Amino acid sequence: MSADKNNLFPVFFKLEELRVLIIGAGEIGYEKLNTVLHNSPAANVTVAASFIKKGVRELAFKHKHVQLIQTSYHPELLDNSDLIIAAVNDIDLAERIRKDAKQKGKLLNAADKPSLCDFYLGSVVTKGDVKIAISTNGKSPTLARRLKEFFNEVLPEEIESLTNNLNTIRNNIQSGLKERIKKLNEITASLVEDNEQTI
Ligand SMILES: C[C@@]1(CC(=O)O)C2=NC(=C\c3[nH]c(c(CCC(=O)O)c3CC(=O)O)Cc3[nH]c(c(CC(=O)O)c3CCC(=O)O)/C=C3\N/C(=C\2)[C@@H](CCC(=O)O)[C@]3(C)CC(=O)O)/[C@H]1CCC(=O)O
Ligand SMILES: NC(=O)c1ccc[n+]([C@@H]2O[C@H](COP(=O)([O-])OP(=O)(O)OC[C@H]3O[C@@H](n4cnc5c(N)ncnc54)[C@H](O)[C@@H]3O)[C@@H](O)[C@H]2O)c1
Repeated sequence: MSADKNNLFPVFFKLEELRVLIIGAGEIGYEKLNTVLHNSPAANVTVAASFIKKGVRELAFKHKHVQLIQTSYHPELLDNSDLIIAAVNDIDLAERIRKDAKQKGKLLNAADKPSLCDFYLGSVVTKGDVKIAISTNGKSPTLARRLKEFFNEVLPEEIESLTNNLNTIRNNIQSGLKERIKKLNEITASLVEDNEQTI
C-alpha cells in the first residue's frame, strides 16, 4: 500500500442523533462549534470550558440543543458524549483527554493535533442536498479550503433541483433494486458523457 495514499475513511454523522462534546471555548472552540452548527443546526452539543468566549455564548443562545458547562476539565465530562472535539490551549491537557477518551471508548478530534485524533474534520462543500467533504490526509488544510472554494464555484446551482428530480424518479420506479439501478444509470449517463466531451 502506498504511503502517499489517503487511508482515512469518510463518514457523514447525524449529529441530531449523537452527543457532541467540545472541550474549550476560546478561538478554536468557537470555530469548531460554528462548523458543527453550520452543518448540523440541530446538533446536540455540550461545550465545556473554564473560560467561555462571548461568541460561543451567542451561538448557544441561538441553538437550543447547545448547552454550556463552565468547568475545569474532569474525565466524567466525557461520559455523556459520543464524539469529542478538544480545543484547549494546553498540550498536556489535550494528551490527558486523549488518554481518557481511549479508556472510555470515545472518538476524539484534537483540533490541530493530528497525532491525538481518531478523526479529522474535513473542508465541506454544500449545495442543497449534496455535500462533499475534503481531506488532504492532514497534509494541507489550506489546500482543502481552496478545493472547497473551487467546488463551490464549479458545482452548478441546478444540482439542487437535479437531486430532487432524481429522488422523485427513484421513488416512482416500482421495479426491484437491480432494475432500479439500471434505469437510474441510464437517466444519469448523460451527466458523465457531457463531462467527457468537455475534458
Ligand atoms: C479542513 C479543516 C476543517 C476544520 O478544522 O474545520 C482543517 N483545518 C482547517 C484549516 C486550517 N487549519 C490550519 C490552518 C493554517 C494553515 C496551516 O497550518 O496549514 C488552516 C487554513 C485556514 O484556516 O485557512 C492549522 C492546522 N491544522 C492542522 C494543523 C496541525 C498539523 O498539520 O500538524 C495545523 C497547524 C497548527 C499550528 O501550527 O499551530 C491539522 C488539521 N486540520 C484539519 C482540518 C485536519 C486535516 C484535514 C485534512 O486532511 O486536510 C487536521 C489534521 C486535524 C483537525 O484539526 O481536524 C479547516 C479548513 C476549513 C475550511 O474549509 O474553511
Ligand atoms: N487561535 C489560533 O488561531 C490557533 C491556530 C492554530 C492552532 N491553535 C491551537 O488550538 C488550540 C486552542 O487554541 P485557542 O486559540 O482556542 O485557545 P484559547 O486560549 O482561545 O482557548 C482555550 C480554551 O481552552 C479552555 N481550557 C484550557 N484549559 C482548560 C481546563 N483545564 N479545563 C477546561 N477548559 C480549559 C479555556 O478555558 C478556553 O476556553 C491550541 O492548541 C492552539 O495552539 C490556535
